[in-house]
Amino acid sequence: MTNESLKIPQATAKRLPLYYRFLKNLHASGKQRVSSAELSEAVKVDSATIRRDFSYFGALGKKGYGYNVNYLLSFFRKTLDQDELTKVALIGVGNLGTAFLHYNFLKNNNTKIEVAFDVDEGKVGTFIGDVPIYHMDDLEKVIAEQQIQVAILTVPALAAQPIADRIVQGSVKGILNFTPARLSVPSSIRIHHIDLAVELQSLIYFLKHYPTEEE
Ligand SMILES: NC(=O)c1ccc[n+]([C@@H]2O[C@H](COP(=O)([O-])OP(=O)(O)OC[C@H]3O[C@@H](n4cnc5c(N)ncnc54)[C@H](O)[C@@H]3O)[C@@H](O)[C@H]2O)c1
Repeated sequence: MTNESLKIPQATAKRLPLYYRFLKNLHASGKQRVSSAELSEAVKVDSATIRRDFSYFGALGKKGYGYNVNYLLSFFRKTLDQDELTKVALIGVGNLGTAFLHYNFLKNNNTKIEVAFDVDEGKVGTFIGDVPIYHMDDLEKVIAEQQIQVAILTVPALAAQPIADRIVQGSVKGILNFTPARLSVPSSIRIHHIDLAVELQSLIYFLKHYPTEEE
């Protein structure tokens, strides 16, 4: 989904959505330029990293002037393919899945959950917001019809691998896996794993070993 001609390191690419969201808010409030120190404070990334990241974007901050917000925004929009809608499917409409469906991703960028799937007959055939919930029997058919590119997995861990095996046969190129299951997928598929326990442990580790400046 990123422009392949631009060679941006993965760690930098991961910070792009963070920068993008902040700069959009800045732009909306009428600001034309921003310093790496201001950005650093807002997105909690040190300013040396920000300067290095931005040099990959061809944005060179001027001393006493900072970065041009419009230039950065148009760069991010192109790089993140914001002008093109990425179609997302959510699989598993339980506690977590339902929360995601209620959250409107379009507020932040052009990503939309178009369809959802579950095995629970009580949920199949209903809608959450404007998102229809289909039965898993229709998974391949609906994914192909809608040309879904990304799937979010919020099913019980044991159900995850068989579902991954099914979706990688079609148009899906990326999986956001919220289940604790480690999934194997073909190398052509990108998989990001979000484990809240690991994130929490990492936060606690940083709190212990890298106390914030105020302390
Ligand atoms: N709830 C949380 O805070 C949380 C946090 C981190 C990770 N997780 C992980 O996310 C996943 C979902 O958690 P939850 O709390 O929403 O669970 P849940 O039990 O509330 O929801 C699971 C949903 O998946 C559906 N389902 C079951 N088997 C399926 C299948 N084969 N195909 C399609 N749908 C199927 C169920 O009908 C249900 O609607 C779990 O793997 C859990 O470990 C949850």
